[in-house]
Amino acid sequence: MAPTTIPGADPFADPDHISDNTEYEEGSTLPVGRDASLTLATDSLIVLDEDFTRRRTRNCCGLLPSKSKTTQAIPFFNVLWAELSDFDITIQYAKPTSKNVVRVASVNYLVEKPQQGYAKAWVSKLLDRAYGESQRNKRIKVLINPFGGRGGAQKWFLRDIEPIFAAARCDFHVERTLYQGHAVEIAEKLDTDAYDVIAACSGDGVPHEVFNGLGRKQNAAKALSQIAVVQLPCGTGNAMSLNLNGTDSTSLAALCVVKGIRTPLDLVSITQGNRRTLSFLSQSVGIVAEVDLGTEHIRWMGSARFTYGFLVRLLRKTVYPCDLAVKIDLPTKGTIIEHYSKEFDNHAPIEDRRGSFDLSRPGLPELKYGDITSPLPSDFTPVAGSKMGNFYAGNMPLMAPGANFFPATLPSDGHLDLVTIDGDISRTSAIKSFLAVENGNFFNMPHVHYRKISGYRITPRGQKNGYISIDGERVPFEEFQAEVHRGLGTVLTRSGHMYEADGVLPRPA
Ligand SMILES: Nc1ncnc2c1ncn2[C@@H]1O[C@H](COP(=O)(O)OP(=O)(O)OP(=O)(O)O)[C@@H](O)[C@H]1O
Repeated sequence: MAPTTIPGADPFADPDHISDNTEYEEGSTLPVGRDASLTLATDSLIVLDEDFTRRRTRNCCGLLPSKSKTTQAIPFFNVLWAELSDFDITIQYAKPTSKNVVRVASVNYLVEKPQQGYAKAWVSKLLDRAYGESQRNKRIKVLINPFGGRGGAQKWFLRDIEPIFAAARCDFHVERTLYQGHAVEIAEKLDTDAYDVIAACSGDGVPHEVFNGLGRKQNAAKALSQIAVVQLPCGTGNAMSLNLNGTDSTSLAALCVVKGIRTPLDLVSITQGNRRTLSFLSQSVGIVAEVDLGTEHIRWMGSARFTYGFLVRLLRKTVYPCDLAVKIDLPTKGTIIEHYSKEFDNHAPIEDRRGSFDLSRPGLPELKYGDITSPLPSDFTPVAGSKMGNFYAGNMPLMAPGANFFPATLPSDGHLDLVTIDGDISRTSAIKSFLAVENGNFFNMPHVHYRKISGYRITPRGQKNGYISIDGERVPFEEFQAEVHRGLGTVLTRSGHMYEADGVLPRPA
């Protein structure tokens, strides 16, 4: 690539007005219209339009300045499609209209007949830069939970998402979920050869159902590797989109889905009673589960109910005794940081980031550690649980905006991140740990035990009732066992191998 003075553009920043003393690679500029050009620069498409510029800079006497070029930069990430007809070229892109909103916009210019051959090759180059590793023309099954996000999902889909999918020439089919569990049935019956993506316009509940529906298929492992599950954040809890897309804005998430790169995702089998379910996000027993699921009666407080719920329990030094045994893979924060840093450079092919699943086996992969009724596996280590205050296992970093409980999680490293905190630590330490979640220092707090694991069994003790949350959904208050399947599921991410939230090390520039 030839040198250029174009600054590296923030994909979501407003297109810049930039100066014109720029050098470009030969073949990257397409002359268009009367006095305009389109140039493929390092990160952006540069639209230089002298007529346009001069019209806008007419001075008070109505005279046009003789030479005053300003330029519009459209980040390649925002370019949705480009099309050449016999006479003109049209480029559609996602234009930021505010910090958290993009809307479809376009530029259109005449292309001279003799330029047509060159223009065709130029459009192909533009689309290569715009999509990179990401699949074009994705075939998307859209599921809308009409009750998601207090009833806004349908409206947000039509206003924020559909125009972006249409402009990007995605092939999409929309279905509304009609009752709880409907998304499980839809995913179970889906023709997986007809779609690349299932996109849930919902909170985190519908993606949980979709993974479980795919997991019920006869060819579950194949279906889970074929279909990418994504969220278009239309619920009250939108952790999936925050982690995969770095946003809970519906229009930005739609752009991220269009540009998303297929990425394997670890899934966790939970066995409880005689049931086996898949978890993609988190499991909690103790304070987090109780605050999430047991504070419905103070819903009128809005999001303050979580802060209030935590503080009351921390001040009371509430404990949730349990028997706990864990398959520990990385026992210390130091080894975890080392492991995490290696992932920055891991661009291994997608199939090397999945476990080896026997695709001829019907249903979900075999359980390496058996289920909750099996004898306790010999490689599970007992962990003291008599004073457990917080048992929290996570597969993605953010559980809500600003709540980065699991900064060391990676999409497909084959580990679940486990946080345990004793409930009898001093009130000051407990409150400091709680506040550290928001200020990004939670991982480093001395009372926060953080391990990478691949399985565990937990049995609540001495409590008649309580709360267990799997991906934010309440399950019976009884013992369960968990086991990680490396890269069993598939999602779309921006980088192809990392989450978008802050990790335990700063990202390379
Ligand atoms: N038409 C429907 N009627 C009732 N429930 C539905 C319907 N469609 C989906 N659901 C259920 O709604 C639940 C919550 O969905 P989701 O997480 O997507 O939204 P949400 O706004 O984040 O809600 P919540 O705060 O309750 O989690 C899921 O369990 C799903 O099965």
